[in-house]
Amino acid sequence: MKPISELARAKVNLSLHVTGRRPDGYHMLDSLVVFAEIGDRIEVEPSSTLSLTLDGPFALGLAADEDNLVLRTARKLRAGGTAAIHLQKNLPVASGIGGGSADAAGALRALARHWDVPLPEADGVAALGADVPVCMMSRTRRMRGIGDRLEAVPTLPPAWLVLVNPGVAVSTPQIFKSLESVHNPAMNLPDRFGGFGGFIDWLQAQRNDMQAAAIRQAPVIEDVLWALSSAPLARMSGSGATCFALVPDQQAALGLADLVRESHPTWWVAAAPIRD
Ligand SMILES: C[C@@](CO)(OP(=O)(O)O)[C@H](O)COP(=O)(O)OP(=O)(O)OC[C@H]1O[C@@H](n2ccc(N)nc2=O)[C@H](O)[C@@H]1O
Ligand SMILES: Nc1ncnc2c1ncn2[C@@H]1O[C@H](COP(=O)(O)OP(=O)(O)O)[C@@H](O)[C@H]1O
Repeated sequence: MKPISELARAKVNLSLHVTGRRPDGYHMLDSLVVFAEIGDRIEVEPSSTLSLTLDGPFALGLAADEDNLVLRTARKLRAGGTAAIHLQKNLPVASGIGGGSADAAGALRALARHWDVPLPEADGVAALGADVPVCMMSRTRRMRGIGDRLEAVPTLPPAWLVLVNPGVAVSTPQIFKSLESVHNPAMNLPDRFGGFGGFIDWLQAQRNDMQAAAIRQAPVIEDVLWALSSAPLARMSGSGATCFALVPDQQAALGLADLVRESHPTWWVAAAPIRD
């Protein structure tokens, strides 16, 4: 029997506004979140126990132990449930593209099929990670609240992403703690985005409010943004350190990715379309 297989797509915050802080310390966000057609691969097969194995280019950065979000997710979905789960870790860890949350969401989708149980509601999975609800949908959304309020947005024009990570892990809680301001304006969403040029114009007026704090902690992020600066838009995703360039088509994406690989052979570079 073929294993159940799910792609845990990379999450990219095209904008990330921090608009407030709750009494419990969690931050209020307003973010345009998209998913790239590239990610970790989760496979599930029948077994008499619950187990997790890992491979892939970033498997060494992660343990297949009880702390792994995939196993925590499996236990939360069905206490005592059994399955042999395999995670091919293709995305850098702790890198602002939601690897852990995407894996948790991918595991939920795969295990719900395997155990024939319904997928939990979004607000029931936010405790696994603020990004898990949006990753469970794996579709373009406006994300508000602490990550738990998800809304559809006007259709995006077709676009490609070039993702670049310089190999520096950045701690999400530390970046939140070192923000200079947590009260910034929300996004101003238009009724329609129009073509690629109009979309870029709108995005340029938006921000990632975590970018400056992340650069203070990992100055190499500025080098990444510089390496992507020939693109119509270059910005950091999430709490970093991965940055993205947004370009109109595959040819532009592959060309830019090649240039960055040539100038910085040790960086992780990937090109993929936005999932529509
Ligand atoms: C910043 C974002 C933007 O999409 O992306 P990443 O950089 O993680 O990719 C997310 O909000 C991160 O989501 P996620 O990584 O799932 O966060 P969690 O594990 O739930 O939380 C890690 C820590 O970040 C802080 N945190 C998280 C979310 C939020 N809205 N406010 C917070 O202050 C809290 O200190 C929390 O303990
Ligand atoms: N399956 C997993 N993949 C990635 N990170 C995981 C996983 N399980 C637990 N973690 C932990 O979650 C933390 C956040 O990782 P990740 O979700 O990749 O960050 P980010 O959301 O910034 O991309 C890391 O410190 C990592 O050790």
